[in-house]
Amino acid sequence: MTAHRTAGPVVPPEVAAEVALEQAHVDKVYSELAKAGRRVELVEAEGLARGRTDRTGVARDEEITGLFERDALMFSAGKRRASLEQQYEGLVFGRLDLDHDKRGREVRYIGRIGVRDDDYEPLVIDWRAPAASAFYQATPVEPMDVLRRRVLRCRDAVVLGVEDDLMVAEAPDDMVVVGDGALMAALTRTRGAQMRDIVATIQRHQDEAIRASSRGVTEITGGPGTGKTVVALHRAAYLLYSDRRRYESGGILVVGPSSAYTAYIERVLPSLGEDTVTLRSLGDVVDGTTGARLDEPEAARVKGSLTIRRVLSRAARDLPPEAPQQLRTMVAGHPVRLDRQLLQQIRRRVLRHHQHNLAHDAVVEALGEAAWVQVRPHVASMEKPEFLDRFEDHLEVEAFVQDWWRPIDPREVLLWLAEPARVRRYTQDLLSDADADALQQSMAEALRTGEWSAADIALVDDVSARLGLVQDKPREERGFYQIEELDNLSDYGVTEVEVAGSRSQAADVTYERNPADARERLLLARISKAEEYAHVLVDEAQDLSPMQWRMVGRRGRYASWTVVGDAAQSSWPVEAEALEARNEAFGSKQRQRFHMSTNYRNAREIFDYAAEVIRREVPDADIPDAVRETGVHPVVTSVAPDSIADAAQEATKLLLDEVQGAVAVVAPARWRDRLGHVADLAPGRVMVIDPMSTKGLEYDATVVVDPTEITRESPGGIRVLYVALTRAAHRMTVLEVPS
Ligand SMILES: Nc1ncnc2c1ncn2[C@@H]1O[C@H](COP(=O)(O)OP(=O)(O)OP(=O)(O)O)[C@@H](O)[C@H]1O
Repeated sequence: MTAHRTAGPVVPPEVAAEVALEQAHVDKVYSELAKAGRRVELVEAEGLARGRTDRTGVARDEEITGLFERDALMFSAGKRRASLEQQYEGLVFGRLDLDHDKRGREVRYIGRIGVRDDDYEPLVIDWRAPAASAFYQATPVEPMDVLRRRVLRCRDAVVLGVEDDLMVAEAPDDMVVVGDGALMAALTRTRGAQMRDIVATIQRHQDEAIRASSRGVTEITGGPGTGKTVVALHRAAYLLYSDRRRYESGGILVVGPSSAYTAYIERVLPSLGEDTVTLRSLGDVVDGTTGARLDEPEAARVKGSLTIRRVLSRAARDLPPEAPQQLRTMVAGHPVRLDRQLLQQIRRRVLRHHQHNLAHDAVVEALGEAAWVQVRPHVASMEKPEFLDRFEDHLEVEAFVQDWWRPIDPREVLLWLAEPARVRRYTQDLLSDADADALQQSMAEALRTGEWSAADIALVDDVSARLGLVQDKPREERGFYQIEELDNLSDYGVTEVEVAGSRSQAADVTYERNPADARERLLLARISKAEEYAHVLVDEAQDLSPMQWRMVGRRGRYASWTVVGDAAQSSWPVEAEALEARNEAFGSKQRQRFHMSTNYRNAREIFDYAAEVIRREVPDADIPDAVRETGVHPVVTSVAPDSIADAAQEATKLLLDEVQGAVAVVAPARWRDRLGHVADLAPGRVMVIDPMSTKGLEYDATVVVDPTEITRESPGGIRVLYVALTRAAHRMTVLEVPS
């Protein structure tokens, strides 16, 4: 390791001179950006901003390019610079020294945004621009005119150090080469609570996937820690750069396994200057409702599999509880009697051509027709149109339709599945008794806890697509509804009131509620229309159930896709069915594939242990090469069940001394209650977490508790244990509990 990397007097003078040289350039960049910021204010003050919204927008951009590069403008220079400076590592992170055959030497600086000086000379090139590609693509075998690639390590605007990679066998005499290479430096450092961007050290094979064609479906596969997630996120930033108009207006959706995952990655894109991307966990894809709970494996399997669609189809066509069974009334002096059987026929007929929540008019029409058939033999004096008018205007008919065909929230249909009798009816010939019970119990659990599970959300989406959105009520009806609600405010736990006059149905919330009732919590807020995106990025794609593929697919029908996964880490047990649903989501879009084979996360000693475990049961697992050795092997200890809390506490203490960053105690449900207190050892640094929630995450060190139980409790069995064993970057302790 190089001496200059440690603070203090040990920096050799030639390194200090290089740092000072780079500092001078960085200073120039910041002062130019400050000027650019002032110019933006001027330009806006002069009213040029008008051009933004009309068709002269392009010309306006060109005009401003004369002042400073467009990218800097996109960043609203001053404002964005301030936020970049505050939160992230340096704006300028790289330098290329090139030697072209004909043109001689050239120096290019690479950064998060492009900046030019007064003479329009580039001071920094955006990392995504073609002129920056050699920074990532050059290798000693194919140097692309690069002599030296340098990574600048900065904090705010201060250059702390440099790391060089030489692309030629020997450096020219006038060129100083510093450090062991930036990649190793980046990999050995402490992991924070959140993923960092890798913009300074993207490797060539990663760069190829990042800059690949935006069309169709890009599949990125590779074993644990191979950078799939981070590459996919940089690809999202690249797509925004290369076709901002399309992707910013159409939107990019990033879907990951859990909210812990979205919290973990949420800073990567902003650190690259992009904050227009929508991040969602699988339990959060449907607007208006969230599911975070994890189901028991049997229930998760039933809910994820496509057979559930037929169950939902039966449920969604059924009568809501308490719906009237017949219509009896007098219209124009004639008795109308529509009994249960006839009403069911009408229901079936209407639903053949209409979604329930959009069928109100069709229902009234069909009821009117049926009534007309009944009364026609007895009326000589009335024509059909007149009868239908009177039927439709009849108050009793109106009241009947309101009850018999009331708007149905898709979540209500799921809650009907908590009733054993209904579940039996809907699942007959489709599910085994055990599966039907698992389904019924999981919905009863939702009603008990007031929380949806992650798997439920895909079902909400499916039923929502069947029923159509609940329509707004006409204005005059809303007032009535609102008053009724406001009368009982305290009963509902209302904390704040803002009467907005646009309240409709049980959603579109104009006041905040904190309902004590579990059912009410489950139905809070309105389900809105599935939004379509221009690009959909799915991480941990191997975990999506068929129903989840359908849910995500609805949001990407016209999109291009980036799909990231590793089959060996799968927690979804029925691979073939998921593949079918995934293919359906992609349709006939063309595909390109990239494979990552270097594990950048785990020290080799840790990964060897994990690889051995997965190979025993999944011989064809995609095993990457771990590039970093620490000489420290995982500690594997056998612990009696009674001593598990002490052992976990002790192991965590030792690891806290050995690493600087986060330590995770990964424990199956069976032990978690006993281990909660371990997090108190170092709040913020230690967390106790279930194996499924570690997907996509990493820590400096982990304590993996009871591997056998992790395998037993997880729907993906050994594959989920493999996930747990590949989360530690530097140290791992495994506590085995003999059965
Ligand atoms: N070129 C790189 N430079 C520096 N760090 C890198 C590079 N590529 C990957 N990494 C680091 O390697 C770690 C693993 O990356 P990432 O989480 O994207 O892998 P993954 O393939 O998605 O893993 P998993 O499938 O196990 O969730 C991260 O800390 C990431 O920052």
